[in-house]
Amino acid sequence: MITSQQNQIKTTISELFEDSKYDMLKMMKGAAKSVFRAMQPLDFKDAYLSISKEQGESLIKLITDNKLKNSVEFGTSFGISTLFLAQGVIETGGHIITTELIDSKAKKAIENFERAGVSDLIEVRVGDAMETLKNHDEPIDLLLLDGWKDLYLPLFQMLESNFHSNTFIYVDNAEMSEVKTFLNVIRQNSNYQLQSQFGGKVVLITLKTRYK
Ligand SMILES: C[S@@+](CC[C@H](N)C(=O)[O-])C[C@H]1O[C@@H](n2cnc3c(N)ncnc32)[C@H](O)[C@@H]1O
Repeated sequence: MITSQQNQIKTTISELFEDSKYDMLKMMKGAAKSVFRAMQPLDFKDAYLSISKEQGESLIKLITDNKLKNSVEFGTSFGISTLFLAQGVIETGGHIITTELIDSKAKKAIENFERAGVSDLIEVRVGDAMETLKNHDEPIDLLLLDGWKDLYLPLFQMLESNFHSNTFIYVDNAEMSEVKTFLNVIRQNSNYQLQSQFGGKVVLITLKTRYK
């Protein structure tokens, strides 16, 4: 049963990666709009901006190796990363809350989750993550930060009370300047340790008092 579900998810992920092959062009168009003003999420409403297949596979391994269940994702886009998370939590009996600002992206992601047969594992919250995750009060085993970079720090601080000794915070785009600023703040906090992955694109934050 799980194998056929996994195959359905894998097929959907492959189709989405295939569809994302024009992302570079869409990103350039989005970036062109922001020459005279700050970049906005809507400038990239048609772009996937997804994590890589290798990152997705390492996320599945992180979830299954550490038996992570409760996952929260900031930045759904069209759902590629969420589907990798689903491949992990399907094995651990977990679930995912994911949040996306742009309605049309969230709608498409929901369709993709239906197509992959994993809607029952995923709750999609549409809107600004600072609002949609505001009253979150369940333990978080895995937090994936992959939305707009200026929100990493306030979101981390807002959700911090839900972290526990076995929580992982997966930070994508760690090489970007705003993310570096966020990571410098976390680095100064003696509760956390940071591990760089994928040549610095990703940083994994864990608590120093980890349960072994
Ligand atoms: C890098 S993409 C996410 C890619 C996705 N995680 C994947 O790998 O398939 C970032 C997404 O965050 C969304 N976003 C930006 N600001 C947001 C906010 N304040 N709340 C929720 N989502 C936001 C953007 O619209 C965009 O779709």
